[in-house]
Order: sequence, then structure tokens, then C-alpha cells
Amino acid sequence: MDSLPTMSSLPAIKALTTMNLEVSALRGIQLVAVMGVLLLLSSRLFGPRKLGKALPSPGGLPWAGPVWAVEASNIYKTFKTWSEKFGMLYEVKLFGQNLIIISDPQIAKEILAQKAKTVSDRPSLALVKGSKDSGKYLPFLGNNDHLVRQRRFGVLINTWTAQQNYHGRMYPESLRFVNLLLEKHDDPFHLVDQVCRRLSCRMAFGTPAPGAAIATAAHNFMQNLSPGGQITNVLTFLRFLPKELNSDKVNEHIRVDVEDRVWIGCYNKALAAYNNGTLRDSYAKYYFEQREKTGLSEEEALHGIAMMATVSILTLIAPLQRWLVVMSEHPEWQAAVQNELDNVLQGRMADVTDSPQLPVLRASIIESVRFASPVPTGIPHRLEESMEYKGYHLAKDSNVLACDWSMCRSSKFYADPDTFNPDRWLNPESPCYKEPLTKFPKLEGHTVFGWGRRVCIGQEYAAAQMLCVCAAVAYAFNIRPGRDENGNIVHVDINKSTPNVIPILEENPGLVFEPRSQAHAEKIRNSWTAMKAQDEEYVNDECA
Ligand code: HEM
Repeated sequence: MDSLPTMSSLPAIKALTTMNLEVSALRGIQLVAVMGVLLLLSSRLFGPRKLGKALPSPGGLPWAGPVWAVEASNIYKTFKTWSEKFGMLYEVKLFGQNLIIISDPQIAKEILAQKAKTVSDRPSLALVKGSKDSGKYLPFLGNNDHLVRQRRFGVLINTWTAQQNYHGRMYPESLRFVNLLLEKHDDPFHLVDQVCRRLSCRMAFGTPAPGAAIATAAHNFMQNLSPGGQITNVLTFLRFLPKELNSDKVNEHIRVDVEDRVWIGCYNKALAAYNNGTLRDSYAKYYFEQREKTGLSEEEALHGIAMMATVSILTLIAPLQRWLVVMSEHPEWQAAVQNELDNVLQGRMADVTDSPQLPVLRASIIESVRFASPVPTGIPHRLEESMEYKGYHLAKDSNVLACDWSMCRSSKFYADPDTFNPDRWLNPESPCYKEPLTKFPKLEGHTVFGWGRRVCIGQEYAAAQMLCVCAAVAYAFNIRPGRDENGNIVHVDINKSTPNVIPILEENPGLVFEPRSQAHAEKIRNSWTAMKAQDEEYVNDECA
């Protein structure tokens, strides 16, 4: 039996259907066009408006940006090159993230400080889960309640430590450092790492003992949060892969596990010492005594104390390393600092309280920080709302970076910026000069400490530690660059460092620490022996 014709196989119906199709296709196109216009109009009327013209930009590929032009290991140098071409405020899209780069302190102030309400958030860290709202990592918290509480606690404990003038911590550890340099200076950067971690753990937990464990956790943290540290921080979509396909995630899992054990262990030991009356002055002791005043839960306090220890290790290694390197290249400035120490202190070693009498030493420190910024890209602030700045549109969700390298190395702000010259802070003719010299030049307030509501809360600590450790080194040694097997001078390249947010020099610099005289060496040894006799804890080498 013949099959019955279907509706669409009949010629008349076929013609009708085709016509209908053509008409409905036309209608469809019309509809889409009308809807498009409406959408466009409504987005203009009700959607996020462009608040001004677009910022200058180096452009580049749609998602990746101008990747070919980026010096990956020193991205701050690329930022500076772009600032020379596109101005003091520009934007660049890199791997899907819009970055707004500021290269002028005045613009940084006007955007990051004066508009702090909208620009005090942080971007999420791709690998570190819950970085913005777990309450664990203060410098990476979002603009939320955790931040308010943790910052308040951080400021409280730092102010309290500064009021004590860091008594009994900075000087003994500086003495220990130079004594070790005297005994075995074959790896000075290892000793720099050590003095930073011992000091930070004394401040946080009242003892240097956990220094090595806290420092290892700190370095691992720095690596896993830095774009240069793990590929997932650059190609952030990789975080959606299961850990079987992304080893960064496995690594991060292990890191957090170790960090939790170290942090909780340190806290519990401090608590036990407090309960049996042996805990020394420290952030932990402050918390146990002032629990009510801080209003923090035990978990919040644990994180706050451990994070402060972590940050102060990471941030101080880089500037100390750089001061040693630049001083080794400038014997004339070593001599100037040594003259000042000899004249003012008459053979005694400096403590934090001597700072007002030591402007030349302070100038050498602030100039080394300017010359070789230890946080060269700055730390990103995230824009929570779009805003207009001087006719330019700054888009919501952009990361705003005040690039310290660009500011510190710009001839707009410093004459002859690529030259290390502490005199710019001491010469009344120089625009950097400020009086009184008992106070200026001063490290606190430098652009390297950031901006607005997220400005660094450890500035006094940083200034005190730099002053004490650098004074001890200058008192004891003439520092010279090393030589290779052919007797040629080896210059340390300060840009050859870890590609992290805080770049650390990893290679042994081979610097030579030559005691200024037999008498200086004796003085160090004797002072150290006396210190050990006074306080057995300073012998503690558990944290090697
Ligand atoms: C020379 C040494 C140091 C440098 C160069 C430095 C630099 C910075 C920078 C650039 C920021 C971010 C600012 C911003 O987002 O605009 C910051 C934040 C911070 N710093 Fe420092 N810092 C140093 C030492 C310290 C020390 C010794 C401590 C602790 C005692 C510390 C604790 C903190 C904390 C907790 C934050 C986070 C603040 C927040 O996100 O709200 N810093 N620091």
C-alpha cells in the first residue's frame, strides 16, 4: 500500500511553508534588531555607564593583552616602560584581568587614599582559597568586617610593641647577626633570613624558636600567592581543574595543612608558656592579657599573630639584602655611616633609641629602599565600583597597582634616579630634604608602604629593624663585593630575584665582610659573650 502523503510533501503546502519560513525569518531578524536597540538603550539608561573616556593602554590581544612586551621576571620594569609611553595613569589587560597602573604618588593619593571607600578591596587569590573572607590572611582580606577587626588588632599590637621601643629584641638579635657574620660569613643572605625570622617570632610568640618553621610557611605562602610563583595565579581559569590535573592545587593543599599545624602549634606553646608565667612580652602575651579589649575570638587572634610574624619576615628580608648589596658597591657611603656612628656613639653599638642622632644611616636606608624597591609592583587594590578620575573611566573590578618601582625610579620625582645617592636626603638644596634631621629622612611614610586604608601597619617595626641591623653591620664591617676565580669583581644584580610580589635575592652574593679592625671584632665577640651570659635564650640556636 502506498504511503499516505505527508502534509509537507504536498506542493501547495510546501510553497506555503517556505513562504512562512521566509516571513518568520524576516520577523525574527526584525525582532532581534529591535531587542538589540532596546537593550543598548536600556544599558545606556540603566546599566553601568562609562564614567569618562578610556584610559590610555598598550592594547594587545583581546584576552591576553600585550604579553609579548612583558618582562615576566621583572614585570615592574615593563610597567615603568609603559608609564613612559602611556603616562602616569594607564590600564592594561593581562590574561583577562584589567590592571590600572599608577606611577605618580599624587595620583596614588588621590585615587587610593581619597577614594578609599571604593578602592580598598583586594582581588581574590586564585590558589589560596577564601583569601578574602576566611579571616586568616590580613593583607589579602576583602574590604569586610574581618579586615576591620584584624587591622584594629594589628595596629594595637604594633603600637604597643613600638611603645616598648622594641626593647630587648632588636639590639640583641642585631648583635647575634654580626657575631655570626664574623664567624661564618660564607652565606650572608642565609643569616639575613635568620635574623628576620628570629626577630619576627620574638615579637609574635616571645621566642625565636619557631622561626624556621614560620619562615618556611611564609616563603611557601609568598610563592603560592604570587603571579610569578605559580601558573594558576596567571591563568586563573586553571583553578577550576580538578587537583588530579593541576598540581598547583595539590601543592596548595599541602601548604595550608603545614601552615595550620605550625601556626596552631606556636599559638598553643605560647598559651602554655603564658599559663605557667614564662611567656615573654609578645603579641601573643598582649592578646592573652587584653583578650577583652581586642574583642577577637581565639581563632582570629591566632591568625592575626601568625600573619603578622609571616609578613614581617617576608617584607624585611628584601630591603636588608638590598642595603647590604648597595653599600658593598659604595664604600664612600659606608665610610660616611661609620663616621657618624663613631662620632655619635663613641664606640658603642646603636639601639633603636639612637635613631634621632643617625640621619646619615637613615638616609642610606631610605635611599636603598628607593633605589631597589622591595615591593616594586605594589600590592593590588580592587575597585569595587566604577569611578571617574579626571575625566577617565576606572572600571569596576579592575586591580589598581601603585607601581613603586616607577615612582622611585622616575626622573620626574628624583634627580638622577638610577644612581644610589643618600645625599639627596641630606642636602638642603635637594627637593627630598626635610628638617629636622633628628626626624628626617624617615622610612615611615615612604611610597613603598602603600596607600589609603590598606597602608602597611608595620612601618615603625620596619624602620626600627632596618636601623638596628644596618647600624650593627656598619659598626662592625667594611662590606666589599666578592671576586670570581679570576679576581674580577662580581656585581650582584638586584633584579635577579624570585619573581614574587616581594622579590628576594636567592643566590649567594659572595659579599665580603671584613672586620673594620681587630678591636671592632673583639668588641663584637665580647658583647655577644656578655649578652649570652645575661640571657641564656639568646644562645638559642633551635632556629638556625
Ligand atoms: C620594609 C618593610 C615593609 C614593606 C616594604 C611593607 C610594605 C607593605 C605594602 C606595600 C603593603 C600594602 C599596602 C597597600 O595595599 O597599599 C603592606 C601591608 C601590610 N603590612 Fe607591610 N611592609 C613592611 C613591613 C611590615 C612589617 C614589619 C609588618 C608587621 C609587623 C607589616 C605588616 C603589614 C600588614 C599586616 C599589611 C596589610 C594591611 C592591609 O592589607 O590592610 N609590614 N606592607
